[in-house]
Amino acid sequence: MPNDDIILAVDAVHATYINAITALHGVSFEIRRGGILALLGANGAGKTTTLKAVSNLLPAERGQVNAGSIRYDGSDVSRRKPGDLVRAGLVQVLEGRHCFKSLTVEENLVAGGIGRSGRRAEINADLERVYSYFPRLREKRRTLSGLTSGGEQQMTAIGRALMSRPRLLVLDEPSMGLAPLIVQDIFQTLKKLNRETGLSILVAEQNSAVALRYADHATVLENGVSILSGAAADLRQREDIRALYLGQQPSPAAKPSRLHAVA
Ligand SMILES: Nc1ncnc2c1ncn2[C@@H]1O[C@H](COP(=O)(O)OP(=O)(O)OP(=O)(O)O)[C@@H](O)[C@H]1O
Repeated sequence: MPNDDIILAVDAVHATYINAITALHGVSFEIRRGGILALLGANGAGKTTTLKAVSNLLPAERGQVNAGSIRYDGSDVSRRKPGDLVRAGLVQVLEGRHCFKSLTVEENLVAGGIGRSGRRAEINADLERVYSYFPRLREKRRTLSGLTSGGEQQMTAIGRALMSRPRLLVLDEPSMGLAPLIVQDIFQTLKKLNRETGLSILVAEQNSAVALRYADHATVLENGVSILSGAAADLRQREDIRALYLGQQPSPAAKPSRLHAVA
């Protein structure tokens, strides 16, 4: 029985590449409408594969979901083309920012709007909305993206995704390679969008400290398996999590084995 309150339900997903390499073997989590879920885990834990599975992008990389199910807004994503999912509001900001470097910031943003086949007046209204959330992009609107900073390119990539009017925004490591103040700025803006517009967010991050500060819930992946899910505030308090994922030393009383007990 689908639960209307859940925008994304990932249930016991297994995924492989080229029918040989197992990347996921048991990933489950749910995102409530209007929620922010952080997907945490080390390099190679399966975060990117999970996000690609959610947008049905694995076949383009000779990958596939072999078992389990992913439902966006109640419908099975494996039956929908990635473009259909974007039109339905499931929009992804891929790892690595992916701006068109020889286009201006504004041209990059407009390219996102065209994907939605919007009219010019609508596109202008959407541009204004993006600039109101990222004032820095307004200042740089006539600058070639290739000449902007890493942080501005990440904002442009997020802004372009916003031009498609997402209901669930999926981000892969938005903090990667950026200075802490810029990362904070980007996460604060995402949180503001979430609060003011009800945008649901799924964000994969190796930077667990910052992700747990802004997310409502988090799921931890280890070697392709979701080993733990919970409220971000609770996970932030747990010494074993802090030791394993936030780079802090546990007190002698904190036993990492508790991690699996709650999974
Ligand atoms: N295109 C691919 N072809 C084959 N194997 C892949 C491919 N992409 C990822 N993998 C493998 O799948 C597993 C999960 O990788 P994935 O990129 O999903 O992890 P991740 O948590 O996102 O790590 P990272 O932070 O490095 O992106 C790894 O073992 C990886 O080598």
